Amino acid sequence: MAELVFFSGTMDCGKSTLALQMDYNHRARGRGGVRFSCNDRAGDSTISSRLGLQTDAVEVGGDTDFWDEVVARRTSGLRVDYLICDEAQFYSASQVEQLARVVDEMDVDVFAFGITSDFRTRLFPGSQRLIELADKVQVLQVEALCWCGRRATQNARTVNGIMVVEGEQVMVGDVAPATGDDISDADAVGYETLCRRHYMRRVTAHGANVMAGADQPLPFDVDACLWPGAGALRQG
Ligand SMILES: Nc1ncnc2c1ncn2[C@@H]1O[C@H](COP(=O)(O)OP(=O)(O)O)[C@@H](O)[C@H]1O
Ligand SMILES: Cc1cn([C@H]2C[C@H](O)[C@@H](COP(=O)(O)O)O2)c(=O)[nH]c1=O
Repeated sequence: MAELVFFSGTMDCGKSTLALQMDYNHRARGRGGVRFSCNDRAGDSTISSRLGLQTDAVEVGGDTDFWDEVVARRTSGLRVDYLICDEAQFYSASQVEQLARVVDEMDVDVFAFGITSDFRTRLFPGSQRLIELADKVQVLQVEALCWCGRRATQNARTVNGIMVVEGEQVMVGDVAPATGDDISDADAVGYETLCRRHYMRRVTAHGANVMAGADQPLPFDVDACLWPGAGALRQG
């Protein structure tokens, strides 16, 4: 029986890598699939993994109807046994409902991959509907880490290196640090995965380094830090 599975987590925890691996494994056993993505960092109509793999995909737009996508392919004789749906946090609630219907009415497996929450810790609409409707929600085994060594559960956004908690929900970007050195016309938007404690205290890796260098009493308990690099903070 087909299933709707949502593989979820923070940024940089291996979702796109798993999406490509699952597509490969199912295809290798003769199953027919369609890959979808939306606003991938590497560009439209792409699924890209930071491990270096990248492949083409159908770009999901506001007018994409997953039911029609499957019907069109099956009508033209193509085999559709499963869908790979990357960056599913950006799908609309009604598109997630179409995916559920594809599973139930057409017996197509749907494997969706996406971040759970945005830079304000709020659920994305697509992720919320997936959590509500999926047969299974799976948290990825690979843990993205906070700078302190704890498991990262939050995606912080930085603008010119400073953590922000207001702005547009959707801004494509990467976890590579945005230093602000390369500012041209636009501000440099970046993301950093943090544990809840450091998200709430708004301490990014950059902020922690600044505090370590300032040689001042710190506003948080550095002894609780697990990361070996946090030793520098204790000496600071
Ligand atoms: N150079 C590298 N060597 C080994 N693993 C890497 C390398 N670069 C990235 N990774 C792995 O890839 C993961 C990110 O994979 P990716 O599929 O791009 O994440 P996501 O789609 O969840 O944002 C990282 O958590 C890390 O485990
Ligand atoms: C937290 C957050 C992220 N985004 C964007 C940034 C990236 O382009 C994607 C996540 O991709 P990944 O493969 O999981 O790294 O989402 C956003 O638009 N808004 C946010 O709040």
